[in-house]
Amino acid sequence: MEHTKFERFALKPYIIEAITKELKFFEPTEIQERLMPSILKGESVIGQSQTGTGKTHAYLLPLLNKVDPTQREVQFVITAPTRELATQIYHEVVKITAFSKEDIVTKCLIGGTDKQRTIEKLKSQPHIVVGTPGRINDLIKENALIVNKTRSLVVDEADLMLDMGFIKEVDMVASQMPEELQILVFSATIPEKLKPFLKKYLENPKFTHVAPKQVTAAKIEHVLVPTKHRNKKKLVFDILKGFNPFIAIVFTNTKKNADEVADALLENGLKVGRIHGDLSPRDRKKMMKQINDLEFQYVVATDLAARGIDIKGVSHVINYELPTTDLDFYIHRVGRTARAGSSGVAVTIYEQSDEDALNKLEKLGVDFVHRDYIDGEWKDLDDRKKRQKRKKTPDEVDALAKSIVQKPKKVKPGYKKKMTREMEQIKKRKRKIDNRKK
Ligand SMILES: Nc1ncnc2c1ncn2[C@@H]1O[C@H](COP(=O)(O)OP(=O)(O)OP(=O)(O)O)[C@@H](O)[C@H]1O
Repeated sequence: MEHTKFERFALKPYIIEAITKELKFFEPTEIQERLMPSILKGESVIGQSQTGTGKTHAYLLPLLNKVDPTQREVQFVITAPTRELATQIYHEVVKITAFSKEDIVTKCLIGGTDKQRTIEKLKSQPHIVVGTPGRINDLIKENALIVNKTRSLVVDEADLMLDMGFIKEVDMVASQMPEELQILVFSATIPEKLKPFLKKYLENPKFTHVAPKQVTAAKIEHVLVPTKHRNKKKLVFDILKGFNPFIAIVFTNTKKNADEVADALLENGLKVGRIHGDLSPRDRKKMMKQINDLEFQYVVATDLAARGIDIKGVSHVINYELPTTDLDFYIHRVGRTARAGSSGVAVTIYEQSDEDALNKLEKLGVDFVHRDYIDGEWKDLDDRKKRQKRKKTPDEVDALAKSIVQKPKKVKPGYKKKMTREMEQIKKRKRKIDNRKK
């Protein structure tokens, strides 16, 4: 590609070269369009847009454009809530700075790595730091990392930073930086509880807030499959075989379920990757590399991998269960597919007890289709609410009444009349309830 629409931002030649030759971005996404000019001007911004819409490069490209390679001091600090996401962002930075003729040094500072060795390597300060807040804060406290000249601080996946209690660490990192710090806050979801933090750092009138048109990425098909008391691991296996996906991620709520689902799929002959917090740092790093190298068609993960992780080619996401702690995780999980304008399918296996959560997601704008996967075929179902509301036919009421009226163990004279009377009462009560619902 000989040119790109990014040229209009008057970025440094090496960045334009990286965009055309390495990133191959032809035109900016909406959030990049809207935020890059503000960031280039040094304004603090809040960037909110659906998953997979290019938030990372919305801040990376303008910040890299402002690096002064002649000043060997920490000019920009980018923080992310997970090691995997910080490492992913670090690689994106290095992909671009590799095109710079002048040496631009970037360091990835995350937990689970040898801190002493890191301190050794920080004898000369990098231009850019990408990392997790805890480790960055530790290194500042030990005077290994000097941030008193830092010009911009990025808080990526800001709401998760809050949930994981990292905002305090981010606060401490920011407090060591110059007063006129540029703060860049990003996430696909910006919940109310984040507002105090934003107010504290972004009270200046010049911040830009690009709210999403809809809450999840545009081209995701949200499919709901009722469990119907089936074995969920078998159901997931059947659905995965049916899809034959490019890459499918199966999300579970706990590490235990992740291991159980991954083991069940392995036993059925699928080559499965898994990523969750019980893996050692080394194994997590190795697993992410294998996943990015497309070594697995199937990955089982907990919400650790839901945030920001950008794996090329995720065609399907399966929610083995709906996230219980925070429904925003549904948005981030399904956002691992349908990235950068591509399409994707998100299947959620749900229980009766998930009705409220599903209603909340629909209120947020998620548009579900109801299907079942039976004997290797997808079957359209009525909307679950219609199915619930559908009046029971007379013989269904009969069956329901019979199931409730227990036949007496010892048959006593006149039991039949008594049973009939009780069933009539149940039918009358059922009819009254149905009429009230109309
Ligand atoms: N202008 C662009 N043109 C084409 N592809 C792009 C552009 N900007 C980013 N991308 C690609 O889109 C994908 C998603 O980008 P990115 O991970 O930054 O999304 P995001 O908004 O941060 O998502 P999430 O909310 O999940 O963190 C990446 O593979 C990235 O390389």
